[in-house]
Amino acid sequence: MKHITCIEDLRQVHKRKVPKAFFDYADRGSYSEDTLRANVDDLQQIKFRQRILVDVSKRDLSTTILGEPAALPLILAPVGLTGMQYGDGEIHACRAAQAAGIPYTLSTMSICSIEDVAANVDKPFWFQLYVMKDRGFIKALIERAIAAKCSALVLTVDLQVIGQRHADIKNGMTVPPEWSLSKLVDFATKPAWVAGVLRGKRRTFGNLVGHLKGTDDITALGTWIATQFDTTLNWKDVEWIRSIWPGKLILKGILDVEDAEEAAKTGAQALVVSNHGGRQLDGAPSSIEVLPEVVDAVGSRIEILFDGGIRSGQDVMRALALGAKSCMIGRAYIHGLGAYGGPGVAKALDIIRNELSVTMGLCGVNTIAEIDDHVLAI
Ligand SMILES: Cc1cc2nc3c(=O)[nH]c(=O)nc-3n(C[C@H](O)[C@H](O)[C@H](O)COP(=O)(O)O)c2cc1C
Ligand SMILES: CCCCC(=O)C(=O)O
Repeated sequence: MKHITCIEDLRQVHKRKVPKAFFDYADRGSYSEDTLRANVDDLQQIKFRQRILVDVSKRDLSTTILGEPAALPLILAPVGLTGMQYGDGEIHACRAAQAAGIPYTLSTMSICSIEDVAANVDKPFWFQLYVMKDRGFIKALIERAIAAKCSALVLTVDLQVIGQRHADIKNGMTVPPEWSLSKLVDFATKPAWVAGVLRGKRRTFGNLVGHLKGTDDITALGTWIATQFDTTLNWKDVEWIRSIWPGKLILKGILDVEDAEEAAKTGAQALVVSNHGGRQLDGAPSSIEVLPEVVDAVGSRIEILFDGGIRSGQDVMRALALGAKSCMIGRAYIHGLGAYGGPGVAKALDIIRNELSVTMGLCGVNTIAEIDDHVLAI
C-alpha cells in the first residue's frame, strides 16, 4: 500500500475492486448531487492561517468524545451494507476503529448483525437506529443493542423519506437486486470480491433476519424494509426512544438551528450536523455551511459532531475550527474497506491522522482543544 498516499487513491482502488453497483451506492448521492459536491467543495474553500516559529514538537491529537477518551477527533459513521463492500466489512471496520482508538457506529442496515460484531470485537461500539413503523421490532433492536453493550445510540432523523439516488436505480441496486448481463460480467471480473463476500457471515440485512421468522431471503427483507420507513416520525418518538434507551443518545442529521434547539431539549448528549453525505435532501446546504450557526445556537448545551465531505485531515481541522467537537467519516473509510478490507480502513485513518498532525503543526497548534477559528485565514 506504499503507493497509497491519500483518500482519493483508496477511492480509485475501491472503484477497481468492487462491483459498480456497490461502489456507486457508496460513492454517489441523491438527484443532481449538488449537496454531495457542496459538502466537499465548501470544506476545501476554507483557508488556513499559516503560523511559523511556534514549538510544535508536542502535538497531541487525542480528545474526548461524549466524555470518553479518543485517540483522534474521529468516529466511523454508520454505513448501510458495509459487508457488501468487503466480506464481514462491519467487523473489519470496527476492529480498525478500535485499534485506532476511536468509536465505530454499526448501521441498522448493516450486513453483519449487532451480535456478529459484538462477538468479534474487543470493545463496545455505537449502534445507529432507524425507527421503523414496527415499533415492537425497534424496541427489540434497542434491547439487542443494550445486551451487546453498545456504548451509544445514534438516532438518525433525516431519512423518514428516502432521497432518490439515480445511480442505484440505473445499476439495479434495488431490493431484490436486478440482474443484467453487464452486471453479471462485472461481478465475474471481480472474483476476489465475490470470494470475500461469500466467505463473510452473511449476505443480507443481518439485524433483520430473525425478525421475519429467520428468513435470509433478501427479497422478503427488502419488501418489508421498503414499507417500514415511518413518515409519521416526530419529536414524541425521540422521547419514547429516550425512555427505553438508558445510555448516551446522539441525534444524527440536523442542519437547521430551530431543529438543533429542539434537539438540545431532548436530553440527547450530542447531535450530528449532517445532510447524510448528500444522499437525502438534494439542494440542502453543505454541512460545513450550517455548522457555525448550529454551534452558536446550542454548542454550549449539547456536544456538536459533524459529518459530510471529510476526505482529509485538513477537512477535520476545518470542521473543528468552525466548532465541531469531533467528525464522523463515511466514504473516506468505506473507500479503504472496499480497497483492502481492515488494513484499508487502518490506512484511511493513518492518512487522516498524519494530515491532521501536519496541518496542526503548520498552523502552530499542539492540541485539539486549541483548534478554533484562529487557525483560519478569515
Ligand atoms: C454508502 C453509505 C451508506 C450510509 N448508510 C447510512 C445508514 O445506514 N445510517 C445512517 O445514519 N447514515 C448512513 N449514511 C450516512 C453516513 O453515516 C454519513 O452521514 C455520511 O457518509 C457522511 O458523509 P461522507 O461520506 O462525505 O463522510 C451512509 C452513507 C454512505 C456513503
Ligand atoms: C434505506 C437507506 C439505508 C442506508 C442509508 O442510510 C443510505 O444508503 O444512505
